[in-house]
Amino acid sequence: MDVEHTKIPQATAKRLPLYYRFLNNLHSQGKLRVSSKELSEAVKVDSATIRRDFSYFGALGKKGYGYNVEYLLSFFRKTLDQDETTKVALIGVGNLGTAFLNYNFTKNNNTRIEIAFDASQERIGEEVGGVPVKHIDDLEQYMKEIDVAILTVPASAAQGIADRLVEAGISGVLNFTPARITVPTSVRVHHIDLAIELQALVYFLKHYPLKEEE
Ligand SMILES: NC(=O)c1ccc[n+]([C@@H]2O[C@H](COP(=O)([O-])OP(=O)(O)OC[C@H]3O[C@@H](n4cnc5c(N)ncnc54)[C@H](O)[C@@H]3O)[C@@H](O)[C@H]2O)c1
Repeated sequence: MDVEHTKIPQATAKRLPLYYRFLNNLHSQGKLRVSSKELSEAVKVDSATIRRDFSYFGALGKKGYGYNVEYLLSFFRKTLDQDETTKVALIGVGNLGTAFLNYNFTKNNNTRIEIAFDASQERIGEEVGGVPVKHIDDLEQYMKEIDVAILTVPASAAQGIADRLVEAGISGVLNFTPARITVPTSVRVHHIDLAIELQALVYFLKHYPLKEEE
């Protein structure tokens, strides 16, 4: 299948990193194949969805055999551009930012936080999780090769920083602040609000209780 020209639905594309990580683990354990049921239990996506997703990847599971792990991995690598690293900047090295820097997405080796910024003198010049922390005033100086920014600043600072990031040519922003930022349509913003996610979970628990397995 011609990977470059494969159009994958957005919902499927969002699950790709999840599949990729699990299959990578299987691969490193020497497993050659996996069933949709096994995958389903591991990644918590129902197996019908998995089969539909995988059909977009040109992977047709065989009955009693499952999917070829090697094939799927090579597809995912190409699709997720695993060979090409996306350079990420993190703005705001506080509670949340520090946790992210220490984690630094090592399990997802196509993205790397290269540089971090903060406004507080105490943080400048430090390395957190191996990532240098620079002063926010010097942002533009370091943005040449950065494609994506993670925003973990107080909400009040979010829009001003977003404007500067846009000006510096950013492609995407992962916004953890509760502020809804405005950017040109050419810039993609993903907004992650843990409070809303938590509320949604509680709502679903209340209104759509899960049934126990027979
Ligand atoms: N901590 C959480 O669990 C959590 C969860 C969800 C969302 N958030 C949101 O994430 C953001 C960060 O939360 P936190 O708990 O890490 O806050 P924090 O106060 O610990 O960290 C904020 C950091 O941003 C820096 N900063 C302030 N103004 C700046 C500016 N103009 N430029 C650069 N850096 C600046 C501060 O010096 C500080 O280090 C907030 O908007 C918060 O609402 C936090």
